Amino acid sequence: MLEFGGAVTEVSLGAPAPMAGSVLAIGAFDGVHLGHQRLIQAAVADGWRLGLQSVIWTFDPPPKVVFGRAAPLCGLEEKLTRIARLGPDLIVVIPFGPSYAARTAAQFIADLTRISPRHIHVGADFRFGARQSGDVALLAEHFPVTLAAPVCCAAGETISSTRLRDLRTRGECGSALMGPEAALICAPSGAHMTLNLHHREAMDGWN
Ligand SMILES: Cc1cc2nc3c(=O)[nH]c(=O)nc-3n(C[C@H](O)[C@H](O)[C@H](O)COP(=O)(O)O)c2cc1C
Ligand SMILES: Nc1ncnc2c1ncn2[C@@H]1O[C@H](COP(=O)(O)OP(=O)(O)OP(=O)(O)O)[C@@H](O)[C@H]1O
Repeated sequence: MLEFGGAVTEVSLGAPAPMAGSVLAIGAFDGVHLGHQRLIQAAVADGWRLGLQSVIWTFDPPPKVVFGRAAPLCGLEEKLTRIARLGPDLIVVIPFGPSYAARTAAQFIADLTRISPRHIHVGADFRFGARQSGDVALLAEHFPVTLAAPVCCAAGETISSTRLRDLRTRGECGSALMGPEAALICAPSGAHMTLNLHHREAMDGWN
């Protein structure tokens, strides 16, 4: 459980308990940059509007990191802290490794179904399932999907974790793309807060 300004965000490591209705945003969210924040805020706002739990469904480590295509921008604690500040009711953290990556698109849709999404927010390039076989068109066959408009920087370029990784390689922090609390990410390691994650035992539970 994480608390900011009186708002409480629960964290489920692994399969969440079944829910009767929810609003969802899904993604790796490495760095929780301004584009991610807009997506997450849209889900939180919809949750309020519809009277449903807002759920942020993410993966740890980010799939690109697991597949060796990127180095992570931040660790799980920083990511959870930055997401929780945006006020969702629940963050689902899927331990991402070879066995989860092998789940088919249909199995992933079944995973989502257990929390009864009434609305899902993703970007147009969202992919899921083994070998990235699922796309937003398939997702939209099963749930109402809202596609996020790309959030760009002042220079008009789309913000992405990839861009931030490139900036970091050049020794820049990219704080203008990170928004509030960028310092958390940009701080030297060791300055991170420690979370007490109570849900380690919930790592199993997939059918
Ligand atoms: C069940 C499942 C299986 C996945 N399998 C693969 C995979 O085989 N190869 C891959 O590169 N990414 C795989 N991914 C990662 C997705 O392509 C994608 O990175 C993830 O859904 C997060 O979306 P995002 O990258 O838009 O944040 C998988 C994702 C899910 C949910
Ligand atoms: N600038 C952005 N504006 C709106 N949505 C975004 C933006 N960047 C990412 N998203 C969306 O957020 C979700 C999570 O994205 P993801 O974690 O893959 O971030 P990313 O910045 O695209 O990462 P990477 O550069 O490593 O591919 C996806 O649905 C993606 O489409």
